[in-house]
Amino acid sequence: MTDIRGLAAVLDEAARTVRAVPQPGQGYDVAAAYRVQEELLRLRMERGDRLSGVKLGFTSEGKRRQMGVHDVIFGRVPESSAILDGSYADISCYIHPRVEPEVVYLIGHRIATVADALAPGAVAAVAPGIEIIDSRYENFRFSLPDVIADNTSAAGYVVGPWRPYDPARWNLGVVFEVDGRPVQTGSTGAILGDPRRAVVEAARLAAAHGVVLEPGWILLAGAATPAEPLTPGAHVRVEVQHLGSVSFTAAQAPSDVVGGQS
Ligand SMILES: O=C(O)C/C=C/C(=O)C(=O)O
Repeated sequence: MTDIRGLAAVLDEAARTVRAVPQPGQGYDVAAAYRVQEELLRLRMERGDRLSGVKLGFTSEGKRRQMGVHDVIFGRVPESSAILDGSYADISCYIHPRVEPEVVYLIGHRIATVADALAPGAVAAVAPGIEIIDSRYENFRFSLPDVIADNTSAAGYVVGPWRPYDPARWNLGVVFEVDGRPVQTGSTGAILGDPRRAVVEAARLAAAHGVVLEPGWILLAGAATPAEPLTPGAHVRVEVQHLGSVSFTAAQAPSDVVGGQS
């Protein structure tokens, strides 16, 4: 039987001490992995954190190929991992962080079922985003259950300016820059073939794991391109056509953070 609490405690400790751990090497399935994820988040909430939303992973072929994992995964986004747009962010709290460009949806009404996700007003607004992922496993290597248990490597996120949601504008160009140079370009159409599917997919996975999407929560729809390593001093910027841009700078040291991280 899978040691749900034990695995969650190991992953929690890895994140808190900024030390990677070996892959569990246990034969556990996806259902057990989601229970580990739930327990991991419960430990965080017990320390006073709250959820600000949910995320999807491996929604684009670029990411699936990069990581060798082929199923869409679902994670929970803690409020404490928010980074303000345009800020300096302390990255000493991450083990081996990577960054990736995102589309972020603002949930408009309570979504408990796929029908709720399809109803008008499910999305209140949309914004360009950046996600910081940081596997708690050594060498950033994992199986599908491992990455689900590790809350889909969720570590930080930045949300740009919100814009009114226009479902007709779904296939938008994405430019992902580090230090002013494009490192990846792509399209939001790479997300599930159409990012509008992300809300339905999130509703389906959330419902399967007992989570209701609340109004005001965010949904990180999944990276549109492969991820890039995040190094101290890097200025990361993502521009999404018609949505605008979002950025942050990775502080060299915690003392470089000036009023940025929330
Ligand atoms: O690549 C990982 O470590 C898991 C996370 C994936 C995503 O967040 C994504 O594909 O967008």
